[in-house]
Amino acid sequence: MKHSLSDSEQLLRLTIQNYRGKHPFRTLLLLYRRDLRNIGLSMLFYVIKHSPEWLRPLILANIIDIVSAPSQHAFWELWLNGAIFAVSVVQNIPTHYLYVRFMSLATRRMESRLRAALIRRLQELSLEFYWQNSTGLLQSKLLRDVESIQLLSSQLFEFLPSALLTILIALIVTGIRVPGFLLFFLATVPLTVILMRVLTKPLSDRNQKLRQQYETMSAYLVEMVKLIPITRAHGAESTEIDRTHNKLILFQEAAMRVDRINAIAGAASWVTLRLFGCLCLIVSAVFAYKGQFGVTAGSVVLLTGYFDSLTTSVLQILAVLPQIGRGFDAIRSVGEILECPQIEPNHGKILVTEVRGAFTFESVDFTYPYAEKPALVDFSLTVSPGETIAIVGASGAGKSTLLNLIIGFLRPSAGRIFLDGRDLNTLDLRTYRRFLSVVSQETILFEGTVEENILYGTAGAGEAQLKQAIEDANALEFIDELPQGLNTPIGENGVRLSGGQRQRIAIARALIRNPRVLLLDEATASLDSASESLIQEVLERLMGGRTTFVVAHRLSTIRKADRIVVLETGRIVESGSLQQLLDNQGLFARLYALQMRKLPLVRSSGE
Ligand SMILES: Nc1ncnc2c1ncn2[C@@H]1O[C@H](COP(=O)(O)OP(=O)(O)OP(=O)(O)O)[C@@H](O)[C@H]1O
Repeated sequence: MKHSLSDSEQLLRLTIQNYRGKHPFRTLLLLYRRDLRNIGLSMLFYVIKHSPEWLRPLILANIIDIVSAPSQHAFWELWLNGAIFAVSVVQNIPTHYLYVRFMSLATRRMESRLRAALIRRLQELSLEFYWQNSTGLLQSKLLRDVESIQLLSSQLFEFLPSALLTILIALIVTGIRVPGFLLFFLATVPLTVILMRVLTKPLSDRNQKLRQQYETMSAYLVEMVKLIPITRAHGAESTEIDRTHNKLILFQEAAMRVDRINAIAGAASWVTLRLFGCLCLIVSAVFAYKGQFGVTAGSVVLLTGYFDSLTTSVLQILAVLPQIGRGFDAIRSVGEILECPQIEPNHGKILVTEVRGAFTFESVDFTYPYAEKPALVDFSLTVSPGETIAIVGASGAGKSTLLNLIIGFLRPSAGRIFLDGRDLNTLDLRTYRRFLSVVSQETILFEGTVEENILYGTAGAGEAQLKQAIEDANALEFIDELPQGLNTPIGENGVRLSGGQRQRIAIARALIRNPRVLLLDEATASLDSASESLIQEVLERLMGGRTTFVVAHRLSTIRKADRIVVLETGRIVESGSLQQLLDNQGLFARLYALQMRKLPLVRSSGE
């Protein structure tokens, strides 16, 4: 395991140095640098395994020559040719196994090494990178592109050399046995190939279009399934059924059209190939009949066989060229991540070993790339260790931006943030974040057990610590009631938890890290009053003794804060204790009055 990790790191560093401006083929060799020997062995076994393909016409020709002129040949020659052919066929079992073994060793290792290098890079990239690249795109790079590179390898290292070898052997043997016939091949093979390409062109174009239509339809169906609860809630079942039906009919008609074209084009190209094969047979037979160019009965079989191999191999090479192009594109596409310069600059910065939790914001401005207005303007604030700051403001006021600046996901466009007197820009953020816990609005739990979810990101928390965190998060009771307690799987394949339960797991996850700094983004969605009071109690416990920044939506949380900071379009408009702000009669007092009026209404309608 350790070996493969350092392997992926080495690959990442090497690729970063070598990717830019290099031909993708060189990058491919770089990806396989540890496995070139396996690739070479696999190619060798592939060629041997395929030997019956190019041996068959030669053996057949020999046998026919022997039987058509018995007086000139010894009987054992028949047996010898038969035995050579049998051996060439039987060797397929071990050589096929060895070819697959070596290729699998090389490609599977490359696949996991490349994915590991990509993941390593993704973990280093800054948040800005993620704004510019959708999850879907990254997923496709991690899965589809790596697969295309694997496919490219098998085409470049197995298929292409073998097809080229078949062509070479066909030309050499023909050149030795019937040199004059090379001219015939030179004229007819390219002609056959061109005709076949022309005939199959509409077929491949339409197949590709149909594939795109199929993908669109699949995406639509997935979306439709996801929407079923909403569709049902709106009573729109029949509209949805009709809409889907129309799409299915459209696809069905397109597919039927392609089937018809496939039938005609497929048959026409097959006939063309056979007609040219027939032409080769007749021409060589005429020469044999007249005894010209030294063509014997056996040569007729040999020439016809090689004509087939030549045309098939050239056609196959032409067919895989676009796939090879796509494979090279995939290498470039993966390179966009591997050599992406948007990484969080932690290298060589001060390692944080202790955090007291004092923050100073010095005229901090932040503007998102391509945004017209700044999200935060001239934000100045001094926070003492252990203080709880409630951040209040309307939607879009800049609350999440502030939290992201504190985490270090964003860097101020102007101004500075100091942690315990040290500029955040000079610190290794990864070490700083070990002292930080974030409980976000949307509780993100992953597929795994309750325990795994709580322990996420904490190395070496003991049994007692785990138990304490669960108790402090008011989660003991409901976890005990789960079918397998702490070992109960959650997520798609496990139990579904309520909003309040998910929050308490998230809080236990935050508590177990025993953070010095706590960032809370309070959920706007209302919980039932029992869950709400449970969570409230836990939050208070969580905030105690740590510097806390809480994006507050609930009055109960705001009341508990030492200071309230009111944001409006990125600026601090008011700050102070609850009483000071109420006395101010400003924006906060207005919001507060609104909330006070709203609360009893919400409660009474809920009861
Ligand atoms: N990735 C982004 N790119 C460009 N502009 C952004 C981005 N994220 C936020 N903004 C803008 O920055 C401003 C502040 O947004 P922010 O998310 O910090 O507000 P908020 O107070 O947290 O809002 P909410 O309560 O709705 O979450 C808004 O005008 C928003 O449109």
